Amino acid sequence: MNREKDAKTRDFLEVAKSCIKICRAHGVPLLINDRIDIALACNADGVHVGQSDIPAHEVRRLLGPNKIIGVSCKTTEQAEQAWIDGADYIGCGGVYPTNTKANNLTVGIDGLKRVCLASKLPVVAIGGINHTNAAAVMGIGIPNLKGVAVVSALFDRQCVLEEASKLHATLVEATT
Ligand SMILES: Cc1ncc(COP(=O)(O)OP(=O)(O)O)c(N)n1
Ligand SMILES: Cc1nc(C(=O)O)sc1CCOP(=O)(O)O
Repeated sequence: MNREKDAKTRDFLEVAKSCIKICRAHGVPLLINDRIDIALACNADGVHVGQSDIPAHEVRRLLGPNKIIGVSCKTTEQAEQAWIDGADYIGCGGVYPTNTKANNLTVGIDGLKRVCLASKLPVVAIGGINHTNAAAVMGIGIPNLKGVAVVSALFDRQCVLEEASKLHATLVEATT
């Protein structure tokens, strides 16, 4: 996921093009947060939109059937709408409080469970997740909870690679 909240459009596009090259070389899909124009310009694999961004059904119309669309959902109603709109997955949070996103409503583990149970779509949990609590999140044991998304757990640390390995090991243990 390429998420740039303060970048100028042209700078965002350059970063996205660089990310695309790296992702393609490693067989990893790249989604762009919020910005359909950037996704189209760099031929990204998809877009993730929140509840105040362009609606997911418009994203589907603009991107066509083959791109990946994720939608942030905090409620069962939003999850139902994401399905109707043609989303491919749901991002649900904040599971825990976070400093990464200002004024973000925390839905907790119970909110995550409600959203998972309300949808057939795969769900990714987000918000305050790191290697100390990722096992508890995945441990809710609802089959369509497919993973976690993190920012500070990797990028507010000294070594991204080390933290990614730790988190990966935790997730493998929690899900096998
Ligand atoms: C997997 C996943 N879930 C939620 C988000 C957040 O997207 P959004 O609601 O658009 O919030 P901002 O990123 O714009 O603050 C995400 N990017 N990925
Ligand atoms: C980008 C974002 N969206 C959220 C939501 O609840 O939809 S929480 C969040 C921030 C995630 O960062 P961290 O892993 O550092 O908490």
